[in-house]
Amino acid sequence: MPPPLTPPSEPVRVRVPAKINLALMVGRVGEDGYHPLATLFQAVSLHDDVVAAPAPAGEFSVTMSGEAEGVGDGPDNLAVRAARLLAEDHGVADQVGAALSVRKSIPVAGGMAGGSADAAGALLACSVLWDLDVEPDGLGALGARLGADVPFALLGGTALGTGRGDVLAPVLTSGCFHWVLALSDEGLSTPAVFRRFDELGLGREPEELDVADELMNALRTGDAPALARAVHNDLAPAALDLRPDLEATLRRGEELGALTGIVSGSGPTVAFLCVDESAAIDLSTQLARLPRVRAVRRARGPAQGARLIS
Ligand SMILES: C[C@](O)(CO)[C@H](O)COP(=O)(O)OP(=O)(O)OC[C@H]1O[C@@H](n2ccc(N)nc2=O)[C@H](O)[C@@H]1O
Ligand SMILES: Nc1ncnc2c1ncn2[C@@H]1O[C@H](COP(=O)(O)OP(=O)(O)OP(=O)(O)O)[C@@H](O)[C@H]1O
Repeated sequence: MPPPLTPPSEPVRVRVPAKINLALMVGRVGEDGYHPLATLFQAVSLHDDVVAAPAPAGEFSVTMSGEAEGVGDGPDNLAVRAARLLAEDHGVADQVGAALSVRKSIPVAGGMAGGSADAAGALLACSVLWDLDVEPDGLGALGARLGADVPFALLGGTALGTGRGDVLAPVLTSGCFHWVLALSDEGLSTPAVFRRFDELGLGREPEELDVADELMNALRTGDAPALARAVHNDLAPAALDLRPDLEATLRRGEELGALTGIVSGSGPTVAFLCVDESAAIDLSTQLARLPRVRAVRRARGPAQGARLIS
C-alpha cells in the first residue's frame, strides 16, 4: 500500500508541441494491427496547453477550449485517459484526482499528433500535481500505451522513431527550420489512412525501413534546401487517395515559393518548408486564400517537448 500523498496545491501548466514527420517509412501491418515504422519526427512551435488542477480523489475531468471542435470531454478524452492511467499505474487512483483544462491550437485529426500532445501534457502535469516519483522514462512508457506519438510529444526536438514510432533516439540538428502549415477544413482518421495504405499494397520490407543519410546530414548542417530534397512520407499516397484536393494545395504552395510541401503524418495538414522567415510570412499570406484551407499557421522547428510553464 503506497503512503498517503501530500494534498495537491496549485494548478500545474504544461505546454506541448505538435509534430511533423520529416520522413515516414512504413512497413506491412503486423498481427497487432500496427505498422512497423522508421520515422524522423520534428516538434514544431504550434502548441496545446494542458492545466491540471486539484480535484477530489477519484475524479478525473477535462474542459476543452480553443480549436477543439469534435473532441469530447468524457472518459475517452486522451487527456483524461492519461491522467487516470498515471494514477492507476502508481496505485493512487483512489487518492488523487485532476480537473484538466486543454487549450487546443493543434488541429484535431490533422496528422500533427494533437491528441497525443494532450495525453503527454496530462501525464507531465499530473505527475507534478500529485508529486509522484517517476522513473526517467516512466512517462514515455506509459504514454506509448495511449498512442504511438505520445512518447515523442514528451521528448520533443528532432528524433528517430522506430517500432510503432514509440522507440526514440534524439537526432542532432543545427539552426531552425521555418514551416508554414495549411490546416484543412476537415480531418482525416489515422486508422483510415493506414487501411488505405494497406489496400494500396504499399508496405515496405523490414530492411527498407530506413531514413536516408541525406536527411540526417541536412538536419545536422541546418541546410533547408537539402532537407527539402530529402523529406519523404510513405502515407502521402493513401492520404491523397482519400483527399485528392490536397494535391492542389501541395502544388500551389511550391509554386508560391516553398522549398517543398509534405503531407504531415497521416494528413490532411500540409507542411511547407521555407528558406527563411520572410519567405514563410509571404507564403502564409498567399496560402490562406486556397479552397479547403481552413487556416494557415507559421511554426519553427525543432521545438521543445512537453514542459512546465509558469
Ligand atoms: C501517423 C503517425 O502520426 C506518424 O507519426 C503515427 O503513426 C500515428 O500515431 P498515433 O495517432 O499516436 O497512433 P495510435 O493512436 O497509437 O494508433 C491509431 C491507429 O493508427 C494505426 N497505426 C498507428 C501507428 C502505427 N505504427 N501503425 C498503425 O497502424 C493503427 O490503426 C492504430 O489503431
Ligand atoms: N484531447 C484530445 N485532443 C484531440 N483529439 C482527441 C483528444 N481526445 C480524444 N481525441 C480523439 O482522437 C482522434 C484523433 O485526434 P488527433 O487530433 O490526435 O489526430 P491526429 O493529430 O491526426 O493524430 P496523429 O497525428 O497522432 O495520427 C479524434 O477522433 C479525436 O476526437
